[in-house]
Amino acid sequence: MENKKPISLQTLKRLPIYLQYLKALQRDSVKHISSTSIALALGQNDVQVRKDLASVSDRGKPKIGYVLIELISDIESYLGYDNVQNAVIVGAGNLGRALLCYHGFSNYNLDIVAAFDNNDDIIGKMIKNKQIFSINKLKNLCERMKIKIGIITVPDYEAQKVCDLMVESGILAIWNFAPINLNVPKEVIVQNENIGSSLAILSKHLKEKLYK
Ligand SMILES: NC(=O)c1ccc[n+]([C@@H]2O[C@H](COP(=O)([O-])OP(=O)(O)OC[C@H]3O[C@@H](n4cnc5c(N)ncnc54)[C@H](O)[C@@H]3O)[C@@H](O)[C@H]2O)c1
Repeated sequence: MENKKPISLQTLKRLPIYLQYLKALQRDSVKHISSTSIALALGQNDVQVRKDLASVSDRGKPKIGYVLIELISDIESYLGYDNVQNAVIVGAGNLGRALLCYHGFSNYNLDIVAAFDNNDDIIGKMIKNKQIFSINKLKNLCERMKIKIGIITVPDYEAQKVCDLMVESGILAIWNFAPINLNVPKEVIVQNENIGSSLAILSKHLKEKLYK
């Protein structure tokens, strides 16, 4: 299906949740699925799920729903998961190592091919078959392997420097875990992962629950 109109950020955030559920059904050999049963299983609004799915797949049939593998394929294609995307991590400390060890990225066709650091004590080590290289080798490897995704897991005061180096190395999408706003050229996308923001929502809702 052609991506004719842009979807909302909220819909975009829900698509991986549907995908995860659909892939679990696939493992259970389910062949067809309706938006109603997805909504029921995930505790979501029926109309919302129907609209979300209709925005990425036009293969749903009234009363039958979707052929499971077709719906998975359409969501993956929409999200760009249908090609393996190589990525690098800069900062092989606590968080960087945890991300390197996480197997779940393969569900999203994301392959973290290597990590980079500036600490001589960890350069050269292997984590889950991924080598930690010197940061000085970042540009060469990214250019050679045409890496377009960079993950930043360095302290905030180092993040802009690392970001600039990633941009210089041809990276176009940055997943930033450092709690700092990065300055990038307009062609580069930054997705910030800020634990403070999520925690603020949790804390605010808890406060409302406890003191209402
Ligand atoms: N640990 C967590 O659970 C967590 C959660 C959310 C966000 N964060 C954020 O992620 C970042 C990393 O956190 P952490 O706990 O893994 O820190 P850490 O100190 O364990 O690891 C940081 C790593 O970055 C490396 N580094 C520093 N400057 C560098 C540079 N210029 N080039 C290459 N490597 C460099 C260090 O040598 C170190 O190995 C921080 O910005 C932190 O705020 C961490």
